[in-house]
Amino acid sequence: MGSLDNGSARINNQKANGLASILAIGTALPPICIKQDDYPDYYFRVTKSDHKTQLKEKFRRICEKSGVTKRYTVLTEDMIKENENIITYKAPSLDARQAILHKETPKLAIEAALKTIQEWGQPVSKITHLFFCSSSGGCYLPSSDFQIAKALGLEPTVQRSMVFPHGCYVASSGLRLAKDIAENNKDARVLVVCCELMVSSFHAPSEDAIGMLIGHAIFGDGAACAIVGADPEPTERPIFELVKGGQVIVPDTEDCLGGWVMEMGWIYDLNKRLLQALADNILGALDDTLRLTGKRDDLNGLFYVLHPGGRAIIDLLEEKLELTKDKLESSRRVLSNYGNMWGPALVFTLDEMRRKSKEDNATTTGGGSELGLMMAFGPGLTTEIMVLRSVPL
Ligand SMILES: CC(=O)CC(=O)SCCNC(=O)CCNC(=O)[C@H](O)C(C)(C)COP(=O)(O)OP(=O)(O)OC[C@H]1O[C@@H](n2cnc3c(N)ncnc32)[C@H](O)[C@@H]1OP(=O)(O)O
Repeated sequence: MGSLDNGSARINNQKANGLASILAIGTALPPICIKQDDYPDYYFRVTKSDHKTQLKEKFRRICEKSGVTKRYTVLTEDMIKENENIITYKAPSLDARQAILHKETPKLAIEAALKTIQEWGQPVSKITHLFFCSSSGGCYLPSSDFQIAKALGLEPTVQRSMVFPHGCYVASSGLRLAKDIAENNKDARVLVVCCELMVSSFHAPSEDAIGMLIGHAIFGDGAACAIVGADPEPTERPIFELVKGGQVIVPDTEDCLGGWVMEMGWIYDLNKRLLQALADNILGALDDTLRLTGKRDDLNGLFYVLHPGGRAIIDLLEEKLELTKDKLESSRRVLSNYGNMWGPALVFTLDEMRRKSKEDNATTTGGGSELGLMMAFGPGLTTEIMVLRSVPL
């Protein structure tokens, strides 16, 4: 049996002097890539649903308007053949799905975490906390966080927590909690790991579940991580400072978006009312945060990291906030290249924002703006909003 050092000795209970920042980002994708143009044929073929011609045409129409051009998946046709209940609508298939998730979730998450640690460039022993943020990949004990900590060689005293299962805003919750930990514990370094695999909710198309048909048109697999800490060492390179984060629940909107784990796997409903609820409430939800930025009358003076929930959601935010076309480009690119990966999609968008800023020779990681808003939406309806400060490039 290995010996334990005293973890509390490594964590200084003094508060940090400054605000927390994201110090590194890393992403990972599964090997199978499917182009959106091919997806209706692929999806109806592998689910043995080609006879549902009208539904397939509807699915094709949705795919064409989705803003997605490709997405990645761990689910192979062999996995489906070995577990036919996965594609038999309403058949019990939770065991088969869980077996795949148990193996594939840590694998992809570890790949993203290793890239993040490599970019950070510090010894893994400096990681004091690990947050695993997921809706699909944590339903076993010990959970994915344990497997990730073990594979990365984190200290046995690393403080592990699960942020589970918040749907699409889970990464934002994880980053907000990491900020609180980092600012309240000098020298804390929090590894935030997000991973979602849609094998949890991959079903044959059904006329009774059009909300899930929408999900199949836009959702994809991915993993993304960030390291969060305050008072950076000279060898650490902050990417975005996390200025202030919070959550707002939009009252009486819980029927717009929901999910349940059943014997048939995860099912969910994406109701059309979601868009109207966001349209009616987004400005109110943002009001306090915008006041804090001092940019209430100059919304194009901010940069935006918006969870790419769907093409219509990005369009809606652009219209409601009266943003110029370039402002939500990072979200559109992530949606286009990978689909909506739930939690990881937000971290991919942070990564895309800094990548594009460098490519454009912008003066900051926020495309030239100093302050920005990170926004994610999910069941509740819950809105997670964080003010970010970019760093000079
Ligand atoms: C998981 C989480 O926690 C958080 C999340 O991010 S959840 C995901 C949130 N995203 C969404 O809900 C998707 C948002 N919607 C969109 O992006 C777009 O509406 C879309 C790409 C789905 C379709 O594009 P559009 O411009 O609205 O096209 P539109 O022609 O109106 O709709 C296409 C078809 O889909 C149907 N449709 C669209 N949204 C629907 C919905 N939510 N429920 C049922 N049907 C829907 C329309 O009725 C239409 O059907 P017909 O072609 O048979 O008439």
